[in-house]
Amino acid sequence: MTYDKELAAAKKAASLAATLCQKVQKALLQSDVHSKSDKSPVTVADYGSQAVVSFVLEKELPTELFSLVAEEDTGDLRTESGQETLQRITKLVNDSLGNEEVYADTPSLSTEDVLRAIDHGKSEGGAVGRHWVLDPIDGTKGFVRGDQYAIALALLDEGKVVLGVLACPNLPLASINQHSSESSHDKVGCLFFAKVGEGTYMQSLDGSSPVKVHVSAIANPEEASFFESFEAAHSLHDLSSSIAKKLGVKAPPVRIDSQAKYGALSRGDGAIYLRFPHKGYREKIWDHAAGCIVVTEAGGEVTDAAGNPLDFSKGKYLDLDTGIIVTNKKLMPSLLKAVRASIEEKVSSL
Ligand SMILES: Nc1ncnc2c1ncn2[C@@H]1O[C@H](COP(=O)(O)OS(=O)(=O)O)[C@@H](OP(=O)(O)O)[C@H]1O
Ligand SMILES: [Mg+2]
Ligand SMILES: [Mg+2]
Ligand SMILES: [Mg+2]
Repeated sequence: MTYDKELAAAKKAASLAATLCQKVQKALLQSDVHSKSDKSPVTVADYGSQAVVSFVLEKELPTELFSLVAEEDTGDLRTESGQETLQRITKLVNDSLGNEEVYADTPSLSTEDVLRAIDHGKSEGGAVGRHWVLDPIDGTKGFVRGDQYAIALALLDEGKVVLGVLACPNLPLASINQHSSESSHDKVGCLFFAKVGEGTYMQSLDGSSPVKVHVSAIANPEEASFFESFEAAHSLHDLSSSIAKKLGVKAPPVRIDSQAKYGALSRGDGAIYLRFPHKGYREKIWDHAAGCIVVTEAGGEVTDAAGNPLDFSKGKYLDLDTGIIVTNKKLMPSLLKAVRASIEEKVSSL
């Protein structure tokens, strides 16, 4: 099973969605940001990106049963006050698809078509059959700030991630490690993609040829640097810093938004990603599925704080122990030890 046509469709869908998001980020107005019931922000680009990916996947893979587990839903867009937003999303989606030669003859989508495309993302996923997993904009807070964000798309087959695509429109093509110069950050826009057993590749979003990428080979933690969430509300920064100290990491943390962290790690920009949400937060599969295969196919490992691999077969949520840690195979044993020790210290100090 090679998943060739699925990967081609996923790359196309994520690239088109990235173009839509770039356009909106450039012209971002405060009125484009709405608050969902959980108080997290959502923009016309989150909805537009989800509609584009859903539409393209269905169009490109017409013979397959289409199941999509995605972050956004149409609840707010079906209300009276959501009508203007819905019109704007519909125009954005039609503009993006209309710019593509292959869809130029497709009739314009109506607001109803757009609602239907977004609502396709209602699947619950699970261990049986194939399910696409989509975060139409991961790192919406970064997107709104003008910083990093990602369009993250993965395919599950019988509960396992078999392919993943990460479009990171603001990520420099050159390394963002501590030794890189600001000027090497001029060219931005990366597309990472991985298929099970076949490695991870990166190309520019405007279509250069792909290059194979590998995680950092660093074995000495003193030389390692680590990534964590930009938003302190999303991960316990003090716990990461205690782990890094125990491990002997010298460099300060690199805080960037979204699964761009997984992309950067897959090409060795940093060696470790630590994520420890506040108590009670449940991780969603769309926040990790694409990033996870991009890193593992580049030679890295992704586990929970107990060292177990992530299980994407349980539906929308990941059922895991305490947090997510990502690094290369050489550093993982000592990282896990430092994680356990820091968690124990934290518990005994409570
Ligand atoms: N409280 C809390 N704890 C942990 N994680 C949370 C929390 N709230 C939200 N989220 C999810 O974090 C996603 C953003 O990813 P990051 O944390 O890597 O980036 S960032 O630092 O927030 O910018 C973000 O994804 P998007 O909603 O797609 O932006 C959320 O799914
Ligand atoms: Mg969100
Ligand atoms: Mg997300
Ligand atoms: Mg999102």
